[in-house]
Amino acid sequence: MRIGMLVSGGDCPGLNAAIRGAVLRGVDVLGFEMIGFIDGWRGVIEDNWIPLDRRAVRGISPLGGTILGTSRVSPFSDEAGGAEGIKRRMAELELDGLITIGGNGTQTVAMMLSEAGIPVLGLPKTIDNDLDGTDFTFGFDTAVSIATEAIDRLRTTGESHRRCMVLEVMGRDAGWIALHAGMAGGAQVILLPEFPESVEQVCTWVESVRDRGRSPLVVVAEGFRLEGMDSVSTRAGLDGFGRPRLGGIAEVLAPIIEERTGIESRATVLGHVQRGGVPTAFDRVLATRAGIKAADAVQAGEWGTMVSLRGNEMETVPLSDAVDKLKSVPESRYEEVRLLFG
Ligand SMILES: Nc1ncnc2c1ncn2[C@@H]1O[C@H](COP(=O)(O)OP(=O)(O)OP(=O)(O)O)[C@@H](O)[C@H]1O
Ligand SMILES: O=P(O)(O)OC[C@H]1O[C@](O)(CO)[C@@H](O)[C@@H]1O
Ligand SMILES: [Mg+2]
Repeated sequence: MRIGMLVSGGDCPGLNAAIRGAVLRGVDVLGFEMIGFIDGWRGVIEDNWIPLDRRAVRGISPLGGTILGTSRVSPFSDEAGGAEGIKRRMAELELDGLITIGGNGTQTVAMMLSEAGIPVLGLPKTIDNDLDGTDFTFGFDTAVSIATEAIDRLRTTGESHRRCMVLEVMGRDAGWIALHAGMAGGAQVILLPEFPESVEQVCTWVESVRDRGRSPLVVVAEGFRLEGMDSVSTRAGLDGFGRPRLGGIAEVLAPIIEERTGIESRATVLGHVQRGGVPTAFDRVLATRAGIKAADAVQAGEWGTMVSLRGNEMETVPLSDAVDKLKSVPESRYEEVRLLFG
């Protein structure tokens, strides 16, 4: 069996552990030949790849990023030629199948290619944890740890100056990082893309914290909108898929809070710090197991599926289960923590 592997979408901690897991199981145990495309679908288009064997993946589990690189290039661009173009490249390289490592967008593409008759297997990753069909994705635990440390640090400087500190974390459509880091760090207000709040409500919470003699800590996901805002805050430019780059909501909120409450406020945007660096032990284990499971699923011919964590078990689910809808923060999880705000 000859298998190609690629990473698509944003990088995240744990990618290298997943690549290593798939290669050790696939090449050493199951006898596959494996190659890794450089920079996602761009590597397929440009015929740019490296052989993957035990030597290529030596010692990479603790490394952040991905040895293969990644991009948001689509296989459906004119240059790539869609499913037919991918089939041609696979035939040239004598590939029996592909493992696509990525989030919701990547697995949507995997499903489209699978429906076009290409043997594809999905391996889930994303710091946002918004991919359905799996309990957790690797990268999320590391991002939450980094965001929690940021909250702990902002709290001491905020308390010293009696300020309101507003921390913006990633989360385009789902607020999992904000929710978990905010709970771990004891933030007094947590604002998620799924649940708009009014400016009056946010300021009421902030004032109640100040009235108790504490300095308010607000965590906000980049995709959050205040009630009445037409759209989310964006920065100049588009991402590799032509979507607006999100970000800036903390810088919108901090001056509004300061003006309305009289509490001096500061905004911090954590940005890509939460996507880089070494993965936590939890993410390394999850990623390694996901890689191993991907190789086993390939061996079993489970094309059109995605590796999934269910409870403590690695399973596979149809790709459609993963991409039909986004895994948003459910209302029950938000209500549970919202009662503690202020
Ligand atoms: N519906 C779609 N049709 C065609 N191409 C798509 C579609 N959705 C995603 N893609 C392609 O797949 C790429 C990866 O998707 P996306 O950028 O959303 O990353 P992801 O895999 O969801 O990871 P993350 O969002 O966690 O960074 C996109 O940049 C785009 O090129
Ligand atoms: O700067 P980039 O690579 O476009 O990625 C930003 C996006 O990536 C994500 O972290 C997902 O990986 C989103 O939360 C965020 O909007
Ligand atoms: Mg995505």
